Amino acid sequence: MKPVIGVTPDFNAGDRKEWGGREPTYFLRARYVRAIEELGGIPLILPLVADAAGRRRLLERVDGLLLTGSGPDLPPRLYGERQRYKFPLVSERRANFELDLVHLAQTRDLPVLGICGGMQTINVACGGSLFQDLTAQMPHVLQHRQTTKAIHLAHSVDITAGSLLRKIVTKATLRVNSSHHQSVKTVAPSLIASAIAPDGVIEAIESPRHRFFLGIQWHPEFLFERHIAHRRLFQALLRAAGRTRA
Ligand SMILES: N[C@@H](CCC(=O)NCCCC(=O)O)C(=O)O
Repeated sequence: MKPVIGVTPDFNAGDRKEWGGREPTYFLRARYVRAIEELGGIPLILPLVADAAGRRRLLERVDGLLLTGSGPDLPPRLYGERQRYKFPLVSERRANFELDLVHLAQTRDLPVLGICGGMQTINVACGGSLFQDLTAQMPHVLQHRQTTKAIHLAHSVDITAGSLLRKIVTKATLRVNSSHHQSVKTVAPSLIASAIAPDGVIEAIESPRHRFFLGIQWHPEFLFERHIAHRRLFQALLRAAGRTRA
């Protein structure tokens, strides 16, 4: 039976110019959904319910979780810092929902894949922190907001030997795309860094204590159709999700 993957959408609470403007609006790039569907899963876009019991019931109906990206950033207060640079914040509703879902998924050992902002959410939910602005805070950092289309590769990452990520992509280095201005600063105590860019930016994190709990800073939903290593990321999530009810 095909595994059901909960997919978190982005949300405009009615305070953004784009994505519905003053009309509260959910939105989600279709590539996330297409990757799950084309590789053998059933994507289920999750409403960002505020009720704790409702979140638990939603999670009971999925076999795995995909935390998607977001243009806006997590409020730095969530990792103990004041905001030091000007950037839009992700909606409170989405941040609260996803942080809670990470904890609920961990207690059930539900497979979780976090992409870009989703990876950052995983790290913060587990007690880690972020660089608020890479170009301001990391000297000699690479261009992590590529100017070419996201279907093109931007830089390489070195993958940690023995990590889940290495087992999935079966390579020691990987070329990835890149569309972010923040990244992991302190890795959460329960997680490990499993991919690093040549400039030292952490590009993947994972939990050695869970069967599939992985965050990646790049966007494989733009790459899976043409690059087997990135296709394997979704296939591995679906395989792990297929074992959730086994
Ligand atoms: N805001 C964070 C995370 C970046 C991110 O998730 N980018 C994706 C943008 C939305 C999309 O195209 O899916 C950062 O900038 O570091």
